[in-house]
Amino acid sequence: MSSNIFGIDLGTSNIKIYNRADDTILVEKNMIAIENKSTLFAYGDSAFEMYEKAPANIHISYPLSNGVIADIKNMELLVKYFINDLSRGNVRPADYYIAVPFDITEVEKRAFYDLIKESGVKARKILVVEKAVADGLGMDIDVKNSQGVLTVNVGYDTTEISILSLGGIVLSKLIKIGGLKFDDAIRSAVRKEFSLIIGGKTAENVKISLKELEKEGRGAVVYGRDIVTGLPVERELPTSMIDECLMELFYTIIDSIKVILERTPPELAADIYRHGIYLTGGASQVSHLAELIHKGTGLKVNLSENPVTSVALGLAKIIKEDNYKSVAYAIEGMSK
Ligand SMILES: Nc1ncnc2c1ncn2[C@@H]1O[C@H](COP(=O)(O)OP(=O)(O)OP(=O)(O)O)[C@@H](O)[C@H]1O
Repeated sequence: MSSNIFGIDLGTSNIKIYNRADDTILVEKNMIAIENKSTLFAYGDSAFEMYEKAPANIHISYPLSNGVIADIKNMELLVKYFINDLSRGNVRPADYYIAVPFDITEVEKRAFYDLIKESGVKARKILVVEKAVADGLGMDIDVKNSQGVLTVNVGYDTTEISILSLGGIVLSKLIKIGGLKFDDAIRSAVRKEFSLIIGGKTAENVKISLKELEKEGRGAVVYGRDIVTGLPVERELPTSMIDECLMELFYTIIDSIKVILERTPPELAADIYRHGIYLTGGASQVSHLAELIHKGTGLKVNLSENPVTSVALGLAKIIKEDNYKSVAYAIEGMSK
């Protein structure tokens, strides 16, 4: 069997690519910087480095939005460059396994297939895997033999809540809440309470360091621009204020989990009750979310050991173990 196989999880903020050749996962920002509307200036983590700091002639963007491809040309360019890097400049024919959300249209799903086909990466075979199924495998759940697994993936733009049974999806809902909305809520609260404008990266850092700050009993020190004076200032934000501004978003996620639970066939409820919720995705790590989900649903919450890479780890399992191959499928009419 050829070792030229890639597993791709296109996240809105991070692209994760499993490379069978060296059994590793690349994690880079899914971002592109274009200079003067035409020239590629930077991509991945280096594009993110410039975000919110670049001059006006350099446009930096995420080609994905809400889990679907919003800017096909730039997404193709990114896939091409990342695969070229992983292939050390010598792209050879390869098989591609791509993870897609369940709760999107057929046209949006097909766009993931077309993306790989058109990005000049010499795709030999393109197979699709439901993101939640890969997530389950990546969290070491025996998804093929379990009758009722509830996964919740809190990403950057979206949260995907899914019920799996016997290797397939029974129910899935993609809601437009994730790490970005958490950052935006922090920015609005800081603006309102402190008349201070902070950047998206600053808000993200506050969110990520929240657990640590609470443990140490310290506030978050941030730099921003005072709305009244227009001058740069330093402020210390109390963690209680950050917690408070995130609550509404947390409760919307919890309510959506409850709606999915209410619609779950009763025959699957026993396994879900026994095993609890499997929580993953980068933004699932935000302080207090897991405990509130536990309180709100009464279910045990299992935390992923690799929240950012759980989907890619699942793809790796499918690629490496024949037993799981059946969960990957070709999009009808487009398989080779
Ligand atoms: N320790 C942490 N605490 C809180 N949030 C975190 C932490 N680490 C990463 N994040 C957040 O996780 C998000 C990225 O997660 P992930 O890579 O799972 O998303 P994605 O797959 O790119 O997005 P999507 O699933 O919406 O397409 C970002 O919003 C980031 O700020």
